[in-house]
Amino acid sequence: MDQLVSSAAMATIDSDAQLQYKIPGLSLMETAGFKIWASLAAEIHKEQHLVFLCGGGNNGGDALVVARLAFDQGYVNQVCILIGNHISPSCAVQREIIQAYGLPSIMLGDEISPQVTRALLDAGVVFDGIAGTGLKGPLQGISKTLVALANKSKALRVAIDIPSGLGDMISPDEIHFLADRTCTLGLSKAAFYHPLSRNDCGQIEILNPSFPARLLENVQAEGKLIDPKEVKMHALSSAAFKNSRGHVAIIGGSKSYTGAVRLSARAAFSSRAGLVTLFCDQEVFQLAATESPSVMVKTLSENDDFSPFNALLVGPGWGKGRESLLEKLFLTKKPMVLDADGIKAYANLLKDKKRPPHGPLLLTPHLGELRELAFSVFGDQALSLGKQDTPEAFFSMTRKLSRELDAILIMKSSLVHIAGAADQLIVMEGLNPSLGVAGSGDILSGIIAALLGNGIELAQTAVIGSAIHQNAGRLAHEELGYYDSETLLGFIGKAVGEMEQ
Ligand SMILES: NC(=O)C1=CN([C@@H]2O[C@H](COP(=O)(O)OP(=O)(O)OC[C@H]3O[C@@H](n4cnc5c(N)ncnc54)[C@H](O)[C@@H]3O)[C@@H](O)[C@H]2O)[C@H](O)CC1
Repeated sequence: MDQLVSSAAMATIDSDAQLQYKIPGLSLMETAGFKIWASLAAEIHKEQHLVFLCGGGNNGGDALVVARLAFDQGYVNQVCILIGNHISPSCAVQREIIQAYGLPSIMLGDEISPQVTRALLDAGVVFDGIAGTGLKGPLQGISKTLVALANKSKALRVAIDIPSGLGDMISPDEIHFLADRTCTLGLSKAAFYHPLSRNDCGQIEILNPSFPARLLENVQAEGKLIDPKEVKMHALSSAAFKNSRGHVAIIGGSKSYTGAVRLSARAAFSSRAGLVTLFCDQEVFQLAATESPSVMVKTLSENDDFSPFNALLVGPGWGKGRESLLEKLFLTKKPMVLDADGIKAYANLLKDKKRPPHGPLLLTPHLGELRELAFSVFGDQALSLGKQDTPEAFFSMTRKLSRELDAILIMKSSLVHIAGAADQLIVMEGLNPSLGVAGSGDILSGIIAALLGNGIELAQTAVIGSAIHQNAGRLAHEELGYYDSETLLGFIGKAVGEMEQ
């Protein structure tokens, strides 16, 4: 598990390492540069043209150390592009060193020269040391122009510490360096994990330039990154049988959406549910009853009794106009997973200022549903959630929403963000676009419902359920490349089996 921290928290560690622990800034910078180069050198050929974009702060100083180490190892085909009016003391030292070495460098003023344009477009590798934790607001001036040009280059793009232009208080909509690799220093940064940022950081590697372990351990983190492969769950007792493995009621399925509930039901069985009963509209009954022999299928009515069930999954393929029924379902106080049209119905209740009391509640919105939900609670300020908002706003508003609704949120994008399961936001990165397929969300909600039905605690359910989904997607991708959701179902049991301990 990696801690995700703000730039401000990382900058504090940097200064505490120097002030409290007496480690010279230049020594941290040298080690940072050394580790960055050591992690990359084997992948870069000596013939490749290296371009180093070096700001005037310590991030630029790091880049200059990398340039020098590369030069010493025979990577002489390189140029350092120097920008910035305010040069930090350590960066000034590094500039003197590269001058003494005779490394090729170009000092830029306010405008790009043709030489720099050519260097960037011809580059094999571009190192971005324009700005790191010290960036204040969206990129301006020559930094912005350089980044725009670098982004057009076909080179391998390596960001030092942070792709320049990304930051806690900066929307990922603003221009930033598009990195293939990010060598981040000390701890990973929360700003990488806005839904629209992560893809632009490429492969992230965490390198410690000898920051004291105590400082790193005691940091106030914004979030934590959990690797789905490391998530474990208890194996079932060998005496378990269908009546002890939880009975899940799925409430959903309408004339226009007949498939979602069937996917959820099958996913629930593969995630160890013992019994599944589906409550659907009349129009779906025949199809579901014929095609899902393991599922008990009933026509949904106002008078259904949900007391025998261990967990309810409400919403897949449900259609519109379900608000009053949802209120009744909340009154059962049963552990509930709310998905898709169930979330929309809940948002409508909230817009009408209704806050129905509920039992343990877990919601699985995609970003559009999340915005609708947040809008119904916070109004216009939620309209940019997960889009033009900043990482800081995304992290704080989703946590606030989870608290307001007294519910755990599992937010689905190319990442999974979980709010309410821990003090910090939990992030899981599958980095697996094959999971972004129609029906994948219905499968996730079925998995989660099965775990709730098994009596697994709410917060753990969120983490384990998301990990099962990610791991099943990984296994399916390894074997098949791309697939449909029916095929994905076949990998859930295997993922569960691998996670059992
Ligand atoms: N102790 C060390 O030596 C270590 C530092 N590390 C690296 O240092 C940076 C943080 O350095 P800092 O000097 O505080 O700031 P930056 O270099 O990130 O950025 C300042 C740089 O950017 C310019 N700037 C600020 N805002 C803008 C803007 N909106 N548009 C354009 N330019 C802007 C400002 O003028 C400065 O030139 C950290 O990220 C590490 O990479 C290592 O941790 C090793 C130890």
